[in-house]
Amino acid sequence: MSSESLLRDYAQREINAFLWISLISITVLLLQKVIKLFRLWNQARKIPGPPCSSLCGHSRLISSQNLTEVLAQSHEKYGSVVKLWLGPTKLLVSIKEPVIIKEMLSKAHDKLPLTGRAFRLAFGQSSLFASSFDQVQKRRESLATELNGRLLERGNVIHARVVDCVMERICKITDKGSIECKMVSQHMAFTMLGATIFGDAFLAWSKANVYEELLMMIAKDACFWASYSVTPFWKRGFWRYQHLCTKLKCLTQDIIQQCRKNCKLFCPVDRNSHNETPNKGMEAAIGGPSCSDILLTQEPHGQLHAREEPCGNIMGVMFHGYLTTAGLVGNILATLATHREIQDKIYSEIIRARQGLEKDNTMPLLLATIYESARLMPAGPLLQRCSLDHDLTLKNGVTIPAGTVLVVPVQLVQTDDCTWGSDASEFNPYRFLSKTGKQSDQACSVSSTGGAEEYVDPKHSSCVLNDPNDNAAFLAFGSGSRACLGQKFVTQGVATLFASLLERYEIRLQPGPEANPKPTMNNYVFELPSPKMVFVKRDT
Ligand code: HEM
Repeated sequence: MSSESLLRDYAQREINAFLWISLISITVLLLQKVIKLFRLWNQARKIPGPPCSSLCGHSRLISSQNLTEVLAQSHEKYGSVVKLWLGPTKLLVSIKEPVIIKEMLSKAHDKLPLTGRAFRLAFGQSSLFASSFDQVQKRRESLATELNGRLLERGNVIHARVVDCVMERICKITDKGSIECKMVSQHMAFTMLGATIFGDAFLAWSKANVYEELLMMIAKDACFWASYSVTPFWKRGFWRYQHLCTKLKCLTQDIIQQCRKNCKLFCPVDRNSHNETPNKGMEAAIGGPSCSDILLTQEPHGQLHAREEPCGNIMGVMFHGYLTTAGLVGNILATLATHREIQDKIYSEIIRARQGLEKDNTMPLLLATIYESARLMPAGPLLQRCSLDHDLTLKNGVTIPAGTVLVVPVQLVQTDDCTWGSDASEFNPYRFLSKTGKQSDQACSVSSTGGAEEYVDPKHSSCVLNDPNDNAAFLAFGSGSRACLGQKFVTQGVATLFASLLERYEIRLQPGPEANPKPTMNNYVFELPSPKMVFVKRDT
């Protein structure tokens, strides 16, 4: 046999071996997928839910009706844990029982890939808002320390200059008559967040308006472009969207530079003495160090992760914080304007606090109003998680198979009569208050089910705020390992801003057809349609 035919024979054997190996690997892979699918079907059989007659599952039902409506009907019929099929391989499980929700949210650490993709596409690779918990854990810890530690320790979370800046703008606008509620709420949220992240440099930054507009424009399209499983490079609209994101990134770099310049100007570091601690007096004067550096660097080494976009975290926090805070502030403004009696009581509470008559200067009714607004109109209709790698066995015996999309219909849970009482869908901030003193075990207004029983005027009886998170059905800021990091900071900050606003102005709705607004969804955030408001200057 010639060496040529020997070689040919050898090559043929090699090719055959390669083909056999490929065939076996593909068959094993397919078999694994089929077994996984059968396991999913088998486990899903044990979870109650509406019958499914087509291969598309319940997707048609969901697209023709609002998902929250479909879930409300399914929970009513099938109990607190229900399944829906989004396709032959995609299972969605919704949970409505607060105790099981808490358990699920603390056990399932990952979020849906769509959330991570939306943030990545807009702001680049980042270590916050990614779907995998492992990717965000470290950064969550450092941001939590900054937001809930140093910022809250400073007492007044929002520096007086931020309040003045917001008030100045409101004064200017109100001089012209009525103003759209949305405009005030967006401005309040944006200024508060910007000054917290970038420090006082933000208040004098000339490009702040453009930054705010860009955030709004990106918010409109973020989920649409993230819904493509393959990035749609061929679409012109996508490049326009990317252009907006690049502009936002340039502006973020600009404000970071301004922020650092400001810091050098006011907090000179004494290099000669190798003393790296900034001048404490000056630091306090400019509102302390900003948290942009915490978001820019990876602690403890002060290094960015190799693939991390330097401004990604900052843009992500500005984006999420701005949209959610603006929604909350808008809802509080509209609620106070329609509940004038509550507004009057909060006003007397503020005056008492200013005179030092309120214990610890806390304003429980104001804080309770913030929580009640967040309860009635949460930032989004669903909390979502997924357990990609392993099954999740809950205490009630239900096993949720790996790969399932887990959702919590927040609005249903937060307005459920069984947990919140018969007035669950009404505005009643007293449900978050309890009496102090001798009757400390007696709630101001909350019955054992959480509903209102007895109204107590904070003018005559001092109330304390209950921790809303003690109630497993309060999920406005999520819960568990991926819960919102901004909860404490945002409630304290919004309270400070509202205390200054209500001290100087009375908030009224401009009389007209919008006098009784109903909530709608906007940019995936629940909010009341923006009514026109009038800020009436108080005599004092
Ligand atoms: C009214 C204002 C806000 C509301 C209603 C809100 C609500 C939420 C909700 C519902 C989640 C998801 C929680 C879960 O899935 O369990 C979340 C996540 C988060 N929030 Fe907020 N948020 C607000 C403001 C802020 C602010 C001001 C910051 C930071 C300065 C912030 C930082 C975060 C972060 C970092 C996460 C993501 C956690 C993760 O994915 O690991 N939030 N927020």
